[in-house]
Amino acid sequence: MGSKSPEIASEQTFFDAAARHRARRRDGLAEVTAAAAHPGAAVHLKRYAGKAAEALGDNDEAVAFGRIDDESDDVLYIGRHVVLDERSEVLIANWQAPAAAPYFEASHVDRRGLVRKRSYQCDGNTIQDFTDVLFAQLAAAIDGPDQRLLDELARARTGEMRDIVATIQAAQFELIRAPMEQVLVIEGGPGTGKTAVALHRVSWLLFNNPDLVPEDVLVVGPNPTFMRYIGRVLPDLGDAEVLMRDVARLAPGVRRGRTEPAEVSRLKGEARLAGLLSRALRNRVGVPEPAERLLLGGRFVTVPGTELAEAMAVASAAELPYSQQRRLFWDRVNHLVSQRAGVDAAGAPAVTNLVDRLWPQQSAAAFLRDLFGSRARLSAAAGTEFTAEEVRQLHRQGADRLSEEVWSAADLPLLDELERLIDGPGRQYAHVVIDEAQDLSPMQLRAIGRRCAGGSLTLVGDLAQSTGSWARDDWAEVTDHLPAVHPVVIAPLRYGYRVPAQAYRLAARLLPVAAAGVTPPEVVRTGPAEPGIHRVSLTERAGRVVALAAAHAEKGAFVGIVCPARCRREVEAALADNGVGWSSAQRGELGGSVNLVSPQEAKGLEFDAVVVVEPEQIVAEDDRGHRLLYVALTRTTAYLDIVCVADPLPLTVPPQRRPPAANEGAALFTDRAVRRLADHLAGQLSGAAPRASWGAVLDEVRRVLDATD
Ligand SMILES: Nc1ncnc2c1ncn2[C@@H]1O[C@H](COP(=O)(O)OP(=O)(O)OP(=O)(O)O)[C@@H](O)[C@H]1O
Repeated sequence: MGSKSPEIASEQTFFDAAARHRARRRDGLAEVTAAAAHPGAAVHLKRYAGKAAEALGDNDEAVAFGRIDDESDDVLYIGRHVVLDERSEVLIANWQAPAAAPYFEASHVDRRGLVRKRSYQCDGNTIQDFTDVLFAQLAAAIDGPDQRLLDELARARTGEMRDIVATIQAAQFELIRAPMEQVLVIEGGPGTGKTAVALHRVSWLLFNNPDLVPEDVLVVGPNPTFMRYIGRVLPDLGDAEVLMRDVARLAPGVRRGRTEPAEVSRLKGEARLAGLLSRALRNRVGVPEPAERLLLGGRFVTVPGTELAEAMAVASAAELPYSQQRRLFWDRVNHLVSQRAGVDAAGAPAVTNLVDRLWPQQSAAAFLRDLFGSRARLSAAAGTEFTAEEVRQLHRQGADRLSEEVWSAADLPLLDELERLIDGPGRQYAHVVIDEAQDLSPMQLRAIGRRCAGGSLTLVGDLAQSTGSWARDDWAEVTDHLPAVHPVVIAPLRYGYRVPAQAYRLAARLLPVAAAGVTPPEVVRTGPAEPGIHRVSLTERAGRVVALAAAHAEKGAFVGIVCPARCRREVEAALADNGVGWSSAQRGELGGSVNLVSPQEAKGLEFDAVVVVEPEQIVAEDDRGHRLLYVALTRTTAYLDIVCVADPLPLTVPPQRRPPAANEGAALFTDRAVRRLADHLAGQLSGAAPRASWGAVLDEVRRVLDATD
């Protein structure tokens, strides 16, 4: 670095000067608030100053991360935030500015008019070193990852994702700046930067589309833990106002936590349910008596049923939500009654009662509880589109009080659908990002899609990681349920940045059985060690998991234990016995040095060191269990350990998941039968023993069954 010293010193002078301008601007913003003429103005100015200060970035942040020199020797410094001098000339351009684009786009194939691209390594605003790419000398070079990127990828992780502005790669930048008017599906293997790209895309679109404001953008992810993990990226890029929601939080606020058999939640996720709900709501509109008698001002007025029926038909034909059609009907009834009574009937209790009876007011939750609670209503709305068995599956006893009704995850999009049917579209957004989109049910996709006013969407996902009731093999199965305003463009990301080669080699062996058609990413880096495979006895298993996790944590690593449900209790007990503190993704936490996550919760997350517990059990946990294991094995940025009694890398399909051979069908105990029996046994267990003893009972059952074998 010695020969670079004079250059670093001169660059530092520029960095210091820019930092002074930034600080001066910040001070100026503080004075703006003080200058307010009255308290009301002060509130507005304070808000303005707060936003403007956010757009300046932190005082201890480097003013720039890179610079580009073009063929005319013009130099442009690029940072996370723009820095202006006292004449408002740009000293440092922000990364989203069009002038900064060549920094990300230039390669040896197309150098975009640049002669040099410089990246700085800084500690705060102090330059430690820089790396130059001199394009003229790069003629024959390969466009591989540069040192700056590799250093960045090797840094230790925490429970929060960071921005990648300084090291965005050309292929990623292309997607970040892709036009808004499309349904852009960013697909790619684990750790290819899909989530990072989608978030930076939001920031880029906001900067480059003056009509788009942060409040017009919605980012939807799979669960609260994931949302917390990605939650800092946009605020750090200066876009704190973008709404970030896990998919369940889109639904109305109701009591959650009902569990139900997988086949029921799968059924509730189907798009057919939208039709059923719509018909059920329509069926709530009654039929008038041949002559309706109303007591008005002490005398009876009779309105013929045919006139009311006609008023209903007119209101029903209006392309309006239920409650507005009801309002229309009410107006017409007022008119009809007023005409006959010769007085203004508006607001008369008799009219209100008639309207309430014929066109009852509805709330989504009360309506759905009553619908599920009535086989007759379900059957009427089901028509010929559902079998009697499906109606039976939907039917359930509702709680006496609505506030006591507990709703399942699959109920939530149905409540959301009903709210829209009843009250019309709610808040809409100009651009919507859906992360981990490959797993969402059609009803969940509808809930997100109707929030997307103009159909401009960015989807993020990987079919090889698609699991659960809605495991997909084709993106059309997802995009078919979203607004079809713009064309769908599927854009792959090719390079794997997270997972080191040694760990990925192992995980990739699952692909032929997990997702045969999927192309694996090209991994850009090697890790510090080969995966550790630890075969243990059943009694040793949990202890070994905890010992490995604790050893990584002691060295300062951010550790994830990816544990199937069946082993969770024993691992929790071993963590407690060994005095190892841990955070649980189940409780929405992440950020302790040791974190316990299920394979499903692990999606999208990453850790310095990952300990995967009993792969065979992970495979058994899902119809696409090999994909779940693939997810588990690809969460590491450095170290991977597998602790198992059985096969560390089961490559065959477990017997219960095998499709039946021709002569085997009748005898096979199907998945559905397995789930039904499990539900039955779970019901028995929960009724017979306190929760704290369930684990012990199940262990004992396993022991007895093993002995029977
Ligand atoms: N250009 C880049 N510069 C620095 N880090 C990067 C870059 N691209 C990706 N990364 C890092 O690689 C890791 C994986 O990124 P990300 O989580 O976005 O990948 P993903 O494709 O969404 O993964 P998964 O499929 O597992 O959800 C993150 O730590 C991210 O910061």
